[in-house]
Amino acid sequence: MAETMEKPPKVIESKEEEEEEEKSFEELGLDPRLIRALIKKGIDKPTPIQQVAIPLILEGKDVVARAKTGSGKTFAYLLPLLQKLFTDSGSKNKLAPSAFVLVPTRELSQQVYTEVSSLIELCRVQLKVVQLTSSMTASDLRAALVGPPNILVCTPACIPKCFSADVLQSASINSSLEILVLDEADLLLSYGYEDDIKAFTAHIPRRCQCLLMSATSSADVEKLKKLILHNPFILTLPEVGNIKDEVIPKNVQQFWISCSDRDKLLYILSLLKLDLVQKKVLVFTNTIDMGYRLKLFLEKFGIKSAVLNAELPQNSRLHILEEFNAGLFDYLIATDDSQTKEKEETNRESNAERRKSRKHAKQKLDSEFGVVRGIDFKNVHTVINFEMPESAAGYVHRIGRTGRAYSTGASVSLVSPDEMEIFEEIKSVLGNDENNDSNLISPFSLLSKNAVESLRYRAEDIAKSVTKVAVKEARFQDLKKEILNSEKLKAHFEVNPRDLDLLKHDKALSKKPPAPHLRDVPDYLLDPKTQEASKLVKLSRAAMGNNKSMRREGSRKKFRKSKDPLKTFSAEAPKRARKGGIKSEGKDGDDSHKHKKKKSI
Ligand SMILES: Nc1ncnc2c1ncn2[C@@H]1O[C@H](COP(=O)(O)OP(=O)(O)OP(=O)(O)O)[C@@H](O)[C@H]1O
Repeated sequence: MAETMEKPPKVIESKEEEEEEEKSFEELGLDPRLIRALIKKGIDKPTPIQQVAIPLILEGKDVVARAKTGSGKTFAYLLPLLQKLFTDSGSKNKLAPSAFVLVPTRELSQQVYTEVSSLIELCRVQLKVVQLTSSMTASDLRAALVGPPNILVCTPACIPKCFSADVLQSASINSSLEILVLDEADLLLSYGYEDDIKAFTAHIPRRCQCLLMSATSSADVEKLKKLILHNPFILTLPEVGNIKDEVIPKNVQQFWISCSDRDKLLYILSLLKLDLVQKKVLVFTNTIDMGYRLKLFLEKFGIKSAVLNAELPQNSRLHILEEFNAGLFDYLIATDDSQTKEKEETNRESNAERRKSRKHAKQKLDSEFGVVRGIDFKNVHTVINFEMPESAAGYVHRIGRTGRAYSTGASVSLVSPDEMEIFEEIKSVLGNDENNDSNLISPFSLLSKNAVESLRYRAEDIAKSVTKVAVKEARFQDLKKEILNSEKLKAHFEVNPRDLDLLKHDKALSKKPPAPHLRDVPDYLLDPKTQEASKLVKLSRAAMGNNKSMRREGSRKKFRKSKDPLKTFSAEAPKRARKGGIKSEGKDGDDSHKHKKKKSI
């Protein structure tokens, strides 16, 4: 920790990307081994937050870094942290880890652990990182901390467990701890770790360098800042000072569709079946039942997806994330932690009841689970809000799963009349402003009414067949299967950590294969305008691929709204489509679509 006397904070604002004098990793003073490791990962230049944070952290300063989702905060602290440990001469005599990284969820802990391990491996240095979970026994904790390792990654709840098991002692932390990181700091307190963190502060030595990383600024971040840091450097991207536009990365285009609750299945079917959104797609629902209902519904049309929710065992969840990140399936339906009703039910149970049966406890929602917050889903091009989140912050974190680092992305929110209120709130928090593209949530123009209506009969028919009982049954079966698999997975992945193919999570829940007439949309149902839009989405996907190579060559060309077919094309208004430079083939009712080919997934 830095000086005890409060001084005014040193606020450093990173400049806009265009204006910024870009520095390379070399110029930031990064060790060549780390630079080589980054190149192997396809990373060749630092993001804005990395540009400012890395030199300060290398200098030993306390830092608060606030930068939007997907801006590369993890490497902003991990790279200098590792570099400092490369030269930590006294590490041999340590009794506890030199660096602690505290994160709010197990998923994040796993993610950071994997990232650190891979950097260590690529740099070929003798450093050891361990990850603890609060479900580990005292002997597991002891075994993990033997050595001791150089870096410890865990949730704050693990620290009191280590103290009570006497595998960490105040004196050993006091003599060893050099760097403390609070990652996703805006979430640590909301996940209920305040007491754990407060208790831990008493053991943090004065010399310890403290780093606090967060996507948003909030009262919780301020509280933590006061608790842990003194006179830190406050790093902030230009927008962060103003809550209105701090949050959504500029490279994410946001859209919305107004539809009734009842029509949501029909609309999502139209979006996916007619290829109007780019893959990979992350779909959010507010309840676990709705997640399964959607999966069952889509599967009848031959669209395979996997579900991810807090009820599934941890090993399965990690495996689903890894498979999705590795590109083994394109559609993931996630139920995030806004489903408070289910969570409340879990919380109401007394601890004694929870302890009653370990098997039973396994089936409860995991309070350390965070499907959205901070998880680095790789290459998600589209986020769909099948149901709107309950808060603007929830929206920001959901949308933040796409458009990570320098990649582009899009979001589509299906908004029912009941959800208009939260939608308006979200728009006002984001500062939905016609003059500011990055914050605008535009109507989704690629889907024509005709296209939706042509699928209505089939969608409604199938929706009726996905009954509450069918959903319950599917949820139960899936959970049972995942609990069984979870144990197998654990053993298997300890030996074969890279064997992702072992168990595909997007398998069909129902035994019957989808009917051929539902799998393939017949020609006469295809709307020509929407077909054209679908072609544009494919074109745009190809263009994004090109962008990638342009980026490698150092080009900073922006994906501008005016040139972006997704923004300019309208399936409803041919004039606007032409204005965007897209030649519209045929009018409504023309038969240019009556070709032989069927559209199939
Ligand atoms: N300099 C870089 N160039 C290209 N990609 C990068 C760079 N730095 C990090 N990334 C990649 O960007 C993605 C997002 O990074 P990261 O998870 O650190 O974001 P974040 O700011 O922590 O977001 P969140 O607040 O949502 O957790 C990761 O896949 C990471 O590998």
